[in-house]
Amino acid sequence: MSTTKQRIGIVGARGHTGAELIRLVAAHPALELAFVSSRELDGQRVADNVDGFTGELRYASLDADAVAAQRADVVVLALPNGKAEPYVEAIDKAKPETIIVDLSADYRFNEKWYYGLPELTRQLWRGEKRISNPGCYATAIQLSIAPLKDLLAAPPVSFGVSGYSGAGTTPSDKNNPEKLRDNLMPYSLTGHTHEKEASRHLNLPVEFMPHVAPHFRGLTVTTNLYLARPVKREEIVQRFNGAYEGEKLVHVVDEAPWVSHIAHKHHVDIGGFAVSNDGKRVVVVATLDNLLKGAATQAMQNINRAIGVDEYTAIPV
Ligand SMILES: NC(=O)C1=CN([C@@H]2O[C@H](COP(=O)(O)OP(=O)(O)OC[C@H]3O[C@@H](n4cnc5c(N)ncnc54)[C@H](OP(=O)(O)O)[C@@H]3O)[C@@H](O)[C@H]2O)C=CC1
Ligand SMILES: CC(=O)N[C@@H](CCC(=O)OP(=O)(O)O)C(=O)O
Repeated sequence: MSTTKQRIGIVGARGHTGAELIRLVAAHPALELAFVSSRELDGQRVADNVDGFTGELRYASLDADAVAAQRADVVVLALPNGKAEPYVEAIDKAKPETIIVDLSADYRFNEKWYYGLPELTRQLWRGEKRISNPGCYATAIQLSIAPLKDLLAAPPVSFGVSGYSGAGTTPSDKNNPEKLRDNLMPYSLTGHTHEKEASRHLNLPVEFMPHVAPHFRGLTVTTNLYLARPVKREEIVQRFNGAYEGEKLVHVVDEAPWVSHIAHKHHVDIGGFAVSNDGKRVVVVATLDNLLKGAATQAMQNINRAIGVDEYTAIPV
């Protein structure tokens, strides 16, 4: 590993995921922050806005051309969906060798981009410098279904509940603590982007019903799977243990995990494995922190691989 640090910039750095990435980069031995872009926090010190960050770095409001003009080896786009394209185009034109990691859904369906869910797609990376980072629910859904893919008799159905940080900082009912109090808010009950994303990358239809809840961070996905033959619980557990053996960020647990235990953790817990009496139905529960394994931590895994350091560098495992 070279002793020179690689330079990384974050666009959309005011947001929930941008702030988590700033913390991860600050503790990274091979990366230094080149710039952090926010329109609203333009000129303010990062240290005054991100707990635990020290130093004099300040936010700057940079448009696409200004981002492309920065000296950076890696650019992370942490913008709302639908905003990435001008930045990608400007970087493609000015500095095509820059590694771009996009946290939004904008390139998750683009064949030219590597889809970076390392535990499932690590071997598919061919050195691409355009990396789309999976969605938070889509990560939990795919990790819950992948070990049983060949056993399925019907499309799996996933029921998701997310903390409201999943809805970003743009005000809406889904991140309004008043409207969420004592409430569970269903939304996008058919056709959610993560339904399409998980279906595409698992290569099988998945049905997904998301909800948002009053807690801030952490999500649960409970997936019902109908199986083509009767299966004992031990076989299911063995399949999950086998699939994720050695995976530092996927913990296979016995009982159904609780979302209250996963906030601020970098890994996914998968467990439950409740099997019906006839052995042909199993329910799997996954929890993850939507801002970490659902976004920033997964991005850091992808960045680490792209810059040629150990995948878990700077990720507390
Ligand atoms: N929150 C989560 O749990 C997850 C989020 N994601 C995805 O990651 C991305 C970022 O999410 P999150 O951090 O929650 O979002 P936030 O709403 O918290 O932050 C969005 C950021 O983008 C900036 N921004 C907003 N609109 C524009 C614009 N038109 N042009 C330039 N900058 C803009 C905002 O800062 P400013 O206005 O100051 O410029 C802010 O820094 C989204 O695509 C989201 O879908 C993925 C997985 C999980
Ligand atoms: C609670 C909530 O609103 N969650 C977001 C998912 C966050 C995420 O992973 O977003 P992207 O796929 O957009 O990157 C949603 O359902 O759209």
